[in-house]
Amino acid sequence: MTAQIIDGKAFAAEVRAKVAEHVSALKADHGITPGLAVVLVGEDPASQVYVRSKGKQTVEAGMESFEHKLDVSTSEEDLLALVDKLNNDPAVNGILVQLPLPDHIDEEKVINAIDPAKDVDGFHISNVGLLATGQKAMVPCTPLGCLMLLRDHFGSLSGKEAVVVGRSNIVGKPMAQLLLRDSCTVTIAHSRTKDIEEVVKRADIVIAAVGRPEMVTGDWLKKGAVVIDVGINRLPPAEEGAKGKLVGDVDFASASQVAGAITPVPGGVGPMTIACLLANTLTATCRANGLPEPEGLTA
Ligand SMILES: Nc1nc(=O)c2c([nH]1)NC[C@@H]1CN(c3ccc(C(=O)N[C@@H](CCC(=O)O)C(=O)O)cc3)C=[N+]21
Repeated sequence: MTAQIIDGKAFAAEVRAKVAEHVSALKADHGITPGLAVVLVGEDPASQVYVRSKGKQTVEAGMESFEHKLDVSTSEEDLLALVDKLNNDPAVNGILVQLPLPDHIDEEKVINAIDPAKDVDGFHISNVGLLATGQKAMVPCTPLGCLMLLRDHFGSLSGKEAVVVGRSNIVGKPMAQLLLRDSCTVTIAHSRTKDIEEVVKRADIVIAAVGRPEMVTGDWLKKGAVVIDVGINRLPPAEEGAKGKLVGDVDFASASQVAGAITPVPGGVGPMTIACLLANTLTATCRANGLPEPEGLTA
C-alpha cells in the first residue's frame, strides 16, 4: 500500500484565495485594507527567502505588506522601539518578528512586547494562555495549518489518538492544544521519551516536529496512520556548490509504504504556514474592527 499524498501546496492556494475574497469584501464594504508588518533582523539567506515569499503572497491576497530589514547589529532597544511603533500604527494589523533573533537580543522580551491583538504568530504569552484555556486567541500558523489539513482529511478528529513528536513553543505545544480542543487523545513525545517508536505506533495521527531529518520511519507507524511532517531540513549537498535536498522529519520513502496519508516536504505544511499567516492577519483585522471573523480560517 502506498499512502495518499496530502497536497498542502494546493490546499494553501485555496486558503489564500478565500483570504483574498474576504479582503476584497473588507475593502469594498468597509474601506479597510489589512496590513502585515514583517521584521527581519540580520541576513540569514533562508530567512530572507521566507520573508520575500511572505511579502509576495501578502500583496497577492490584496493586503498591505510592510517589510523592515534591520542590520544584524541592531540593539534590543531599537527593535523594541520599532515593535512599539508598529503596535501604535493603525495601518498595521499583524506583526511578525522573524525568529531566530541574534544572540544579543532577548527573544521572549521582543515577542511579549508585541500587541497580542496584532501577534499573528500567536507566540505572545497572552495568546498561549488564551489557546490553552480555550478562549479566543491568535493561533500559531504552522499548527493551525496542520489542523486545517487534518480537519479536511478526517472531517471530525474526535476520539483520534494523536502523537505529537516535538515539544517546541512554536509547533509541538500549540499543536497539542489544538488537537485536544478537537477532542483527540494527545501524547507529546520528545527526545527523552522512552520507547518512542512504540508510543508513535499507537497513533492514528502523527505530527512530526522535532527538527531531525527523516527521524520517523515507516516501522514506527501504525498501518493507515495519517502523518503530518512539519520538518524542513536541508541535507548537506552531494557535491560542492550544489543545493542540498530538502527533507522533512519523516523518512518519506518508508513512511509512505505504511501510512494512510502523508504530507510531502516541500509542498506540505510549509505553504500552509504562510497561508495561515495571511488568514491570521485577516482575522486580526476583523477583530480590531468589530467585524465577524472569516469562517473556516480560524481554529
Ligand atoms: N516568527 C516567525 N514565524 C514563522 O512562521 C517563521 C519564523 N519566524 N522563522 C522561520 C520559520 C520558517 N518558516 C517557513 C514558512 C514556510 C516555508 C515554506 O513554504 N516552505 C516550502 C519550501 C521552501 C523551499 O523550497 O525552501 C515548502 O515547504 O514547500 C518554510 C519555512 C516560517 N518561519
